[in-house]
Amino acid sequence: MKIAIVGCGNMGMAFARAFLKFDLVKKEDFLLVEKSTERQESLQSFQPGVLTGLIGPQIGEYDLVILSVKPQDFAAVGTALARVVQPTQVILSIMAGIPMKTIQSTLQHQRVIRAMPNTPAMLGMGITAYAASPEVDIQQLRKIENLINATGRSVFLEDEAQLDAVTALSGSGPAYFFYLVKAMVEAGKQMGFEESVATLLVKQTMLGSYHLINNADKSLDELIKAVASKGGTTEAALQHFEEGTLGLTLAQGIHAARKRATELSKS
Ligand SMILES: NC(=O)C1=CN([C@@H]2O[C@H](COP(=O)(O)OP(=O)(O)OC[C@H]3O[C@@H](n4cnc5c(N)ncnc54)[C@H](O)[C@@H]3O)[C@@H](O)[C@H]2O)C=CC1
Ligand SMILES: O=C(O)[C@@H]1CCC=N1
Repeated sequence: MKIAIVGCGNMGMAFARAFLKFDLVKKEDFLLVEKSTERQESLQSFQPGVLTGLIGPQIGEYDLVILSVKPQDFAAVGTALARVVQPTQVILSIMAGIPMKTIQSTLQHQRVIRAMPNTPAMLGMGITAYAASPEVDIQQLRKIENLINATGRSVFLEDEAQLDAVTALSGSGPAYFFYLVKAMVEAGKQMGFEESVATLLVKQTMLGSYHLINNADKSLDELIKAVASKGGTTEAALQHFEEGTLGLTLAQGIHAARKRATELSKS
């Protein structure tokens, strides 16, 4: 399969590298379209793939076009792409917020898949939810599912409208996790640990706890109860979190992310 990537930043290149790692695409079958000359420097290793700064007619020769620019750059990119896209090509957009119908009308093109990955895709450990327009045929859909699965797990959504919620939950989710880890490391430093020791304590706690969620055959409430002894230390912390409505604040943050995704669809 020949793949053009428009916007070769963090996510576009995470996808490209995953496809290469699993031998799904050869380097020479990539067209990398990247505006920033600084970024272009770091893409030299993709040769003999073609590297260009501009959207041009050669895009029409690729089976799949991945749209991985920021949503705010879509207007400019969309106008240029509309001139060169061919009817049988598939457009795979990973842009937050931009609805399929906006992509279809801007590009005057029907075969569109809209997906929402996350940054662990860089390690092949991402989760991507995606929805497809009815014009994408089943063979094309299967091939693209195989490509997405090289970046981690995937979920097919019948209802594209759910993608804004996916964006808020798993698309942005890694940042929530890093935020939490950072706050815990800071608390460790305040209690007198070197940063490296605090980081090791927190990281291994997160890793072990993640595996307990998967393997302990207990609900999250049961797992919490197993740590929080009556009248003990954990209970003291949890009580403080409840008083500060930490859970509610997290949920409200996630709702704010979804609201922003919906706003992006209108900008
Ligand atoms: N970073 C994340 O965690 C996730 C991002 N996304 C979505 O992926 C998209 C890309 O995000 P990132 O990779 O983080 O951004 P990024 O800023 O790393 O990459 C975007 C790239 O597009 C390039 N670009 C801008 N205009 C261009 C043009 N006219 N022609 C060619 N290249 C152009 C920029 O120079 C940049 O290298 C966004 O739409 C975002 O909503 C989706 C899921 C997760
Ligand atoms: O923050 C953003 O808008 C993008 C979408 C999901 C993760 N990063």
